Order: sequence, then C-alpha cells, then structure tokens
Amino acid sequence: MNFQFEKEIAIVAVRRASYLTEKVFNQLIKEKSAAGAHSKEDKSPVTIGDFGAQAVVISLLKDAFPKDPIVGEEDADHLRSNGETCSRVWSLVQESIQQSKEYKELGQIKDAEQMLAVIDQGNYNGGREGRMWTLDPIDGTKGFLRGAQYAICLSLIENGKPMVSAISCPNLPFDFKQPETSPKGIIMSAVRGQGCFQYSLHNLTVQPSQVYMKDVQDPKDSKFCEGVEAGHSMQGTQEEIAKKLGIVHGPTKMDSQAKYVSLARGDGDIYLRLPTSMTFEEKIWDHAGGSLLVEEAGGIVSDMFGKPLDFGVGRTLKSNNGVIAAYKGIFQNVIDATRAVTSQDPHFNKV
Ligand SMILES: Nc1ncnc2c1ncn2[C@@H]1O[C@H](COP(=O)(O)O)[C@@H](O)[C@H]1OP(=O)(O)O
Ligand SMILES: [Mg+2]
Ligand SMILES: [Mg+2]
Ligand SMILES: [Mg+2]
Repeated sequence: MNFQFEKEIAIVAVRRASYLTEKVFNQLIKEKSAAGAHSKEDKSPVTIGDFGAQAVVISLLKDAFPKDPIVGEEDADHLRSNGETCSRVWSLVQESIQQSKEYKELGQIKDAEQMLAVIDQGNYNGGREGRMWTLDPIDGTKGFLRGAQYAICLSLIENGKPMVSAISCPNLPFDFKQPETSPKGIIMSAVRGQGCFQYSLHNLTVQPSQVYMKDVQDPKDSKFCEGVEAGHSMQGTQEEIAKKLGIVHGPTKMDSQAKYVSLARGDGDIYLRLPTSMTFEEKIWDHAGGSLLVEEAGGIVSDMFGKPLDFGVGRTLKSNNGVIAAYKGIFQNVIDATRAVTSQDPHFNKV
C-alpha cells in the first residue's frame, strides 16, 4: 500500500479548509475594525472556522474513503441550536467547496442539514483496529485569533500508527530563512517510509520539496520550541531541561502543530511539551499528523518518559504523559535531561 491517493486527498482537504479559515480570519479582522469591537473575546468567529473546516474536510474524506471512520475534534450540537451561526458556517462551506480547483466532484454537500450530519461524522471513538482518520480543523485556536500560527491537521492512522499526514499552516512563511519577504502558507505532508515534503498552500504550480531535520550533533547547539500558552505545558521545567542540555538561546514560542512542521524543516531541533497535570490526556488529533512529519524528516517523538505515543487507545493519548520531539541524533540526550530534571519533582509522579 503506497497511500498515494490518501495523501493527495489529505492535501486537497486541508487546502480547501484553509480557504475557509483564512476567509473567517479576514472577515473577523474587518468586523473588528468596522465595529471597533474587541472581537478577541468573541469566540464565535473561531467556532465558525472550526465547524466549517471540519465539514469541508469530512465531506471530502467520506466521498473518497466511505468506509473510513473519523475522529474529529468538533461536533454539530452548537450549530443545531444556533440557526444564525449555522447559516454563516453553511455559506462559508459552500463557497470553500465551490472555489476548490482540485477534486471538485468530491465533497459536495447539498444543504445545511447534511452539513450538520457531516460534522457529526467525526464522532468515532478511535481504537487499535484498522484505518481511521483524525482531524483537528483548527489547531492553535488562540494563535488563530491573534493572527499568529495555527494549523489544520489531518492524519490517517492504521492499526494505531499514523501512516499519512497533511498539515496546513496558513501563516508560516514558505521560506523560513526569509520570514519577512517570503509568501505565507505551506502544507507539509508525509507518508510513513516515504519522507516528508513541503508544498505551497496557495500556488499549485510550485513543486513539492523534501524536507529534513537539521543534523545537529551537540545538544547545546540546538534550538528548542514550546507552545505560547503557559497553561498548555510546564514552561519553567522546559527551561530547566534546556539549561541542562547547555542550550543558551531561549525557546521559540509558537502555537499549534506548526511546531512539528518547523522542526521537520530544520527550523528548530527540540519540541518540549511537559504536562501541566499528570491526569491531562493529550488528544490524538493534536499529535498524530505532526509526529509523523517529524519522524519522516529524521526525528523521534515520544512522551516525556521516552515511551512511543500510542494512537490506538481511543480519542486521547491516555497511556502517555506529555510529548517530546527531537532530532534523532540528540533525542536520547533530551530524554536523559528530562529525567534528570523531573524525576525528583512530585508534580510528575505518575497517577
Ligand atoms: N492543559 C492543556 N495541556 C496541554 N494541551 C492543552 C491543554 N489545554 C488545551 N490544550 C490543547 O493544546 C493545543 C494547542 O497547543 P499549543 O499550546 O501547542 O498551541 C490545543 O489543541 C488545545 O486543545 P483544545 O483545542 O481542546 O483547547
Ligand atoms: Mg488542537
Ligand atoms: Mg482545534
Ligand atoms: Mg479546540
């Protein structure tokens, strides 16, 4: 199985959904300036983007692979009881499907009622057997609102292992070495055993290029990254781990799975996500896509104890705690430093 069709559809799906989220963001900005409102407090445009992106991706997946179940983050409950929001989502979804130049015959939705049913098809409970897709229609919601990084993340998991992934990052520069001048918008995609490739989000004529993690030999020469939100990981502990590794530069803070994407193309070497609570269960849609990209680009991904992430135990990573991703040449150093810093800290006692 070489998964070529799966990969192609996954890329088209996240590209179609990105059209929708970019439209929502631009409308939100316009509304803000027109009304002078603090729409940062207003969660509804985000909700519109999340629901709309989930509808667009699932409708395409269901036409291309009718038998595959889907673990998606959102459901349609809120839209069923909120007609106006539902209509806004429906018009965005229609427009996003109509403007798509790729596989236009797939993923059509006939009315708003059908759209709600499509969104609810992301309700699969996950598990070890066979194929399933996992979708985060907007990962990094807070980054999305700030006009910073966010990602649309899709992955095909087979028997508990991510096999195909496509992640769209509308706000990442195409060339990370020229962040100011480079056009924004990339998709990164990988198939297990076939490498990791970067595509342009908007320019379909750009040829994909294979990306690799940087070949860092000494951990102290490495760059580490973490999430922006202090409530999502233990930033203080992460700083201590970096210090232990001899890293002198502070972390790059970035929302969403754009962190995995950045590592995969050599713009960063280590991603630390130490749990704020040992009872917190990371969601499979927050890590399946990104972890495969990093692995296919020369990295290793595990939990904070070095244990491989297990995507076959339901909608969450309940048999893991936290996440560590690093270039393979320094991965063991990172795990050792993490153990040295956390093993005496009762916060990290397994429950
Ligand atoms: N306490 C938490 N620990 C770890 N991740 C969290 C926590 N709360 C929310 N998240 C998730 O972190 C992801 C964003 O990660 P990052 O901080 O790296 O940008 C979101 O998918 C968000 O999930 P949710 O969508 O349920 O809010
Ligand atoms: Mg998420
Ligand atoms: Mg999300
Ligand atoms: Mg969310």
